[in-house]
Amino acid sequence: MTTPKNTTLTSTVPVGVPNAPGAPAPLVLPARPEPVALHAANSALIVVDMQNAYASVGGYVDSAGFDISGAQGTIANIVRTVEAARAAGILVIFLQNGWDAAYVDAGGPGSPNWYKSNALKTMRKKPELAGKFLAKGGWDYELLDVMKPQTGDIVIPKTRYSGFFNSTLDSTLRARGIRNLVFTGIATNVCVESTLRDAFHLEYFAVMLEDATHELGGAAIQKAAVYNVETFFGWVSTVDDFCRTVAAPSTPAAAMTARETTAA
Ligand SMILES: C/C(=C/NC(N)=O)C(=O)O
Repeated sequence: MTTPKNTTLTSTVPVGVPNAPGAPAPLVLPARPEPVALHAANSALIVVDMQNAYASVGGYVDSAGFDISGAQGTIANIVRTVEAARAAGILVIFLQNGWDAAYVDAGGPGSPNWYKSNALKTMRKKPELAGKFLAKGGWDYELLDVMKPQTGDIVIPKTRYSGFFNSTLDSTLRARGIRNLVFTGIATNVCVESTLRDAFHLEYFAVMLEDATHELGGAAIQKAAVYNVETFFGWVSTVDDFCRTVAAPSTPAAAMTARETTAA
């Protein structure tokens, strides 16, 4: 088997939704493989599953044996990103993963989720943990204290890895004319990547902030997820670039570049 070369081509020419005639200049977010042109009004920040289950010691993934020691830096970076988005008027959406307390939503033995969910498997293996992980009403399910939604933010519950599956995410975005999604959260290679892939198929422009995501499985897994996003499904940027871009007033030059690019 041959190992594919990294064929990602980088460009300085922005891509994105064509700017409407007379619309103000878009913001231009530095990203790989190309910068992305966006407006605050047609963009949303998606914060994936920043719950005790995924980011706190004693939560589900920690208890199941995954290494979350690197999550603290990711949490701080997401908090900074959320504050920058709110200040810029960008909609913040928190996804929250889990099931009802009786685990009906999780699916029984007829569902692949029954076999693949490490939360369900861990609870079956250790009966003393039964009912503890990802159950609505419990600590594990709750968003982190530093991630509490504020007025104007939206929280969308979900029951599988992709935030688009059996949820109100797509209709919530479409009703607001949102076309650009900026992704943060845990885990890069599971719920972030699953949701981002679905975003691509639903015609959203998806940017992942690589330093505002954390993997389950190690550094090579993070690298692979970043490669997949950059090469196949969207764009990759950083927290610094996002915060700088959304804080900056847009310029006519940026608008012109974006218009020329998207018309080409
Ligand atoms: C493994 C896992 C990942 N969730 C996520 N938020 O990426 C799970 O939910 O079991």
